[in-house]
Amino acid sequence: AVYEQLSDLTQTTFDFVIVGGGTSGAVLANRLSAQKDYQILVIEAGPSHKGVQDIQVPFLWRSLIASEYDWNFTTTVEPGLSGRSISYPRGHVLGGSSSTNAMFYTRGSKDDYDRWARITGDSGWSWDELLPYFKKNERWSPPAEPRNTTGQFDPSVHGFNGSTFTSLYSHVQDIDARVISAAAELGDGYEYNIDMNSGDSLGTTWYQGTIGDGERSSAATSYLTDDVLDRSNLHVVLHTIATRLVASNGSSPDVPAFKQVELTGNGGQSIVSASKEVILSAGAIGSPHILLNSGIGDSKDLESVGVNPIVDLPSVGKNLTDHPMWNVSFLANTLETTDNFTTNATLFAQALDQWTTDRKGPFTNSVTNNVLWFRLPDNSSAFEDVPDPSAGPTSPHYEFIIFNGGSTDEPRVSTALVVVSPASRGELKLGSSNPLDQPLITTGMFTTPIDMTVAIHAVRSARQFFSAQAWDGYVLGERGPTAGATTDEEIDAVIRENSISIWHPVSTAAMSAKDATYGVVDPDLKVKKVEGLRVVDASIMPIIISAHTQAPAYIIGERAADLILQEWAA
Ligand SMILES: Cc1cc2nc3c(=O)[nH]c(=O)nc-3n(C[C@H](O)[C@H](O)[C@H](O)COP(=O)(O)OP(=O)(O)OC[C@H]3O[C@@H](n4cnc5c(N)ncnc54)[C@H](O)[C@@H]3O)c2cc1C
Repeated sequence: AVYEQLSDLTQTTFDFVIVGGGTSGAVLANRLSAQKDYQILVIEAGPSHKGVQDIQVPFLWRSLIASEYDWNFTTTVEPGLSGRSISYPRGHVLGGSSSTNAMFYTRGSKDDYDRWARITGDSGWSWDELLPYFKKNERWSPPAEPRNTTGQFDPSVHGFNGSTFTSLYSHVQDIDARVISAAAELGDGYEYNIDMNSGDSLGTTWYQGTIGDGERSSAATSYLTDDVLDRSNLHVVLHTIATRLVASNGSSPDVPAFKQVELTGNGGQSIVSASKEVILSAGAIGSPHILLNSGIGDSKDLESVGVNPIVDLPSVGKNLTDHPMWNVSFLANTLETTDNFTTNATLFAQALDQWTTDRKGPFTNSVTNNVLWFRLPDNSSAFEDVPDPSAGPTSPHYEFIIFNGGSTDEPRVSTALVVVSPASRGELKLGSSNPLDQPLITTGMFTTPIDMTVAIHAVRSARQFFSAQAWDGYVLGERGPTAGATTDEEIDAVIRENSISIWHPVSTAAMSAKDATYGVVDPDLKVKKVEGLRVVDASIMPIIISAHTQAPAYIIGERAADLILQEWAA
């Protein structure tokens, strides 16, 4: 059942209490409640996703940023971003960020996960062992606008019977053919890659999104369907914030248990208990925030804001890693840009009408039809003095997201550039002892020189890409902030002044090997030094993947469900 408010909840003890009905949390809620004997509570701060048009229509995802479906976080002053603070959206709705994101479906590379397996000493986190979970999560489907997709994806790497719909971009754009021609013309590094989700993502690829029949597919629409929500042993309470976990005696005096959760909702407070486990799936901001509020973290930091330290676990909130993004943009000889939907209300109404009537047209697309993934050349001098931060030869250093827009003043074609294997790290700390205050979030983006070296290289490579003959007569000259920046110093300054996050914070409750002296959770996702508590969401990634982060959030949920069910079945 779904409860709109905390006071509707009549039960206070459950087998499992899941904090956060987001991407990983919804997967867990589904899998654990499939066991009819288990009573499951899901606590979600946001409202339901149901009937919200901006969530359903793929093209409208941008309007969810800074809406009631967003936590609306802001970072602290960022040292690597010219001292700017940036907005930091996170989904605040059932389905979490999978209900508000740009729907890119990218798994990352084989090397990304094999590195996880090495760091944790658990081969269960390797690419080969996770591939079945990717397939279990996925329900590959044809694009909403029918066309021959042969040669645009590799069916052998996809799942066709899972929960979350994925598909290729739907609506063809006039720039698509030029992107493919430009890549073919340039060759080296731009090679066509039939499927970026095969474990090797490098090269020129077609967008795949968590979209089915022209509609967003989220963790809520795919794992919390009506029949799942109707299960009598599943309880989902909305509009309710988990503020703290309450410590009790564990099985030995020096290991406390954290099986009670303090909740705030509709003016009141209450405490719920898990007889088996509490599972934090509140995301890379929410989960470490709750741990810190509960006295689990760096004891000195906690004392400094007046929180009583209970478990000294200094890695909580540390290692925050994210992908910086900025644009390189060109004046374009076209009348067809996606900015027209912003400037022309009639066109917007027509496109929305087409989507509403038959789930076709430009609003079935997210933002791009082509995504390109690159490594710096093997002989690059960039790595003479510093280690290569990427996981290995199948992991890209940077990404292009090509889109036919970029300005509401003039027609443009642009690429968003993203550093996808960053070395920079940020952190999340408490600013006060009030659990309802925002945490202090610092992404740390561009605080290591190697990330800027990659970024400057990426800008030059974007200029090379758009100077290919395939763009003759279409691309009319660079515009926007990077135009005119030629020296490394000039490009560096423009990047720092204009980069934002592509909203992929991870690693704030990082997994490490069982005997490691750092890290927050062990390879079974159990919080170290305590009992009865796991973290299951994007915060457990030991190192960020070189891709967008929702696909791993889904399979972290899938694998965790198996680990938990196996443990309690024993
Ligand atoms: C604007 C945006 C665009 C993005 N675009 C893409 C993309 O195109 N492709 C991609 O792969 N990734 C994208 N991402 C990232 C991706 O969506 C996330 O990495 C992933 O969904 C995270 O899953 P999660 O389970 O860790 O957290 P979430 O899905 O964010 O779930 C956390 C849930 O916990 C709830 N919660 C938090 N704190 C509390 C609390 N104290 N009490 C109760 N509930 C709480 C939240 O409301 C939320 O529902 C994007 C993210 C954003 C914000």
